[in-house]
Amino acid sequence: VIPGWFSEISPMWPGEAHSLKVEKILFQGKSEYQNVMVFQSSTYGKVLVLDGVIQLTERDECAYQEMITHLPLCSIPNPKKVLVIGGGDGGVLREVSRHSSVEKIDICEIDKMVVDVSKQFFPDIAVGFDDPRVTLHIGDGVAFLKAVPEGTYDAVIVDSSDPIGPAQELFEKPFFESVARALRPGGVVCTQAESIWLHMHIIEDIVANCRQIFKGSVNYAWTTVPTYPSGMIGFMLCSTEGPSVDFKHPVNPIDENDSQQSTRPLKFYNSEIHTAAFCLPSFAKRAIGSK
Ligand SMILES: NCCCN[C@H]1CC[C@H](N)CC1
Repeated sequence: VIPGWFSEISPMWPGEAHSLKVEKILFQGKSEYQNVMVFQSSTYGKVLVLDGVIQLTERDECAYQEMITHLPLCSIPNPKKVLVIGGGDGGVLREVSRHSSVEKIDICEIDKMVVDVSKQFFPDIAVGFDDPRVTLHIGDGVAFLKAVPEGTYDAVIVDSSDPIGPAQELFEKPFFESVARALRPGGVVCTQAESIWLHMHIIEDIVANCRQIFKGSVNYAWTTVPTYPSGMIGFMLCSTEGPSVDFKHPVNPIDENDSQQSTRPLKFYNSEIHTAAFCLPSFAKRAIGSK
């Protein structure tokens, strides 16, 4: 360990560790589920860390929160009811609330400390909780989905940490089955789906499960996030049987200079990068392919 630096060391990415220079540690705590830390970095703003894994930094969180939200919501004509699993920092909520067609946003986050810490240290991200359409449920997303009536949501966004710790079951088949049941015909789900450089086996398992469960489209997309391991992160975009969804061409665009977004313009997402996000390098196309 280098004094004054935070290194993201984990068995999930052996032999490598992205590091950030630390100015000051702002919070350290232990919730029911994980260790929670916030530090002021020298060049990426404030940083949220759970069990030693970087969840977001102020400088590059836009890439992840905007893409995980607008890739699904811009792919269906009129999203009304949206469920967020995880996402306790509020960033996905902030992005969902850009869509004026949305009438109801449910969020189910297992760890209340993540919500409280985000509100205290990341007000521009936790602003998402202020939207009147939002209902916060503190609990396990798996149990929450089991209780949801069939066909409730137009879209589900699974903003999870990695499959080690509290988020492990969000990567397993029963969870995907419960998401499919909670979606209306032609509804869409977007999940955090790891890195093609680091986790191709996890991705192949997720794709195989999703191809069995979701009878519409199943596509992997990705974005660059400098402070995530390998500098990128992927998303699994799936739609249920019903009105067809072409994820690669947004039918419900919101663009960077959209008048409605004047208060806080989009920093990363736009319609071109939406389409580009589904282009894969050859090694990934062979392993994942896309129907
Ligand atoms: N809303 C915070 C993003 C959480 N996403 C994950 C954090 C941990 C990473 N290794 C992968 C993405």
